[in-house]
Amino acid sequence: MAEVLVLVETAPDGSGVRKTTLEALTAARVLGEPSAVVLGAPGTAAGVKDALAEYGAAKVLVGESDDIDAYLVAPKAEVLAQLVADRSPAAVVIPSTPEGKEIAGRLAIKTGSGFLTDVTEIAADGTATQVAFAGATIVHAKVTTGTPIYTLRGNSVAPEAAPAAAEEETVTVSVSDAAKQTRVVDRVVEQKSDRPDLTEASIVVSGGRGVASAENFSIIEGLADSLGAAVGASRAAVDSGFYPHSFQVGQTGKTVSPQLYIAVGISGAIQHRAGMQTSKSIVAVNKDPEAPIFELADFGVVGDLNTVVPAATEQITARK
Ligand SMILES: Cc1cc2nc3c(=O)[nH]c(=O)nc-3n(C[C@H](O)[C@H](O)[C@H](O)COP(=O)(O)OP(=O)(O)OC[C@H]3O[C@@H](n4cnc5c(N)ncnc54)[C@H](O)[C@@H]3O)c2cc1C
Repeated sequence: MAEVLVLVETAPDGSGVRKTTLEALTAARVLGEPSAVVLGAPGTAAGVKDALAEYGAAKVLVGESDDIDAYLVAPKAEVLAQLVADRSPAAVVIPSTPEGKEIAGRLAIKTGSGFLTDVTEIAADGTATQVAFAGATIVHAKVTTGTPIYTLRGNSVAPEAAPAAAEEETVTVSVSDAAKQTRVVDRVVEQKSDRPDLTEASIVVSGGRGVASAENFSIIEGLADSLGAAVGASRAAVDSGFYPHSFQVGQTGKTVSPQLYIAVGISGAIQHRAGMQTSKSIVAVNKDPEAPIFELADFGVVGDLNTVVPAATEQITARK
């Protein structure tokens, strides 16, 4: 069976493989047998093998070196290019994170290959689906040159377990001077809150401009905590300084696809929808019955969020 290289993304706090990798392994399986590629500082692969085995990695190719960790993406692209040259895989699948996209672009140049970014689905014949113009256009495209390289958009493929051997192979890492152009001088891992990661949570409660202030976001956090949910925000809320940018959902923020998305005081602009419209169930709370978010919502509450949300939080907490 053809080999498909899948670049593994691990959590910066050392908590293991990120969900984006499990999604990439799942998507890659239609093209062949996935080989998970773990690149990082010595010790990166420790503790990730079980998850990779559970989600279908026939092999785990481990390339560990201080040189990979000390520089930004160029060494990873270089090692991957070497693997492509040595192993002639059927394809390379990389999570569509900012780092993943940069690695994929560099890899495409190094290997003279075509590259499709932000794909949401890969078919067995290699055709990829891409969502363009904030969801208004669906594009199907295929790589015609070299080894197809795909970056897979987060939350577009549900990770499915498919136990495999995860046979470990060591990859020789030799990083050229050309790949040592941008050295990391410091890394600060942000303190994780007790709430689930926004892109991985099964419930997300997001607040918009209607929340009206940073202090009032405690209403959104209260509802989120009663449900064990992550907190998100619209761009208007972020631009107004109500909540940090890292929580923005939408075209220029994060893409989420939870089981339940609760949009509070959010009008439902197309750029916001682009980041949440694939949520399984959508609930909207808005005082304006004409708000466009209601066209998308499965359940809508027309009312003042300052009354509706605390009442809902109280009810949920009382039933626990
Ligand atoms: C290139 C580009 C990229 C963008 N990217 C993003 C993106 O990634 N994410 C994003 O979200 N937006 C993005 N935007 C901005 C987007 O167009 C909207 O401006 C933004 O989503 C609006 O945010 P909002 O719904 O919170 O605010 P508004 O549109 O102002 O809506 C606020 C809503 O709150 C309701 N409301 C007010 N008070 C209450 C109350 N007390 N109780 C209940 N409801 C109340 C109002 O009825 C209204 O519907 C982008 C725009 C551009 C041009």
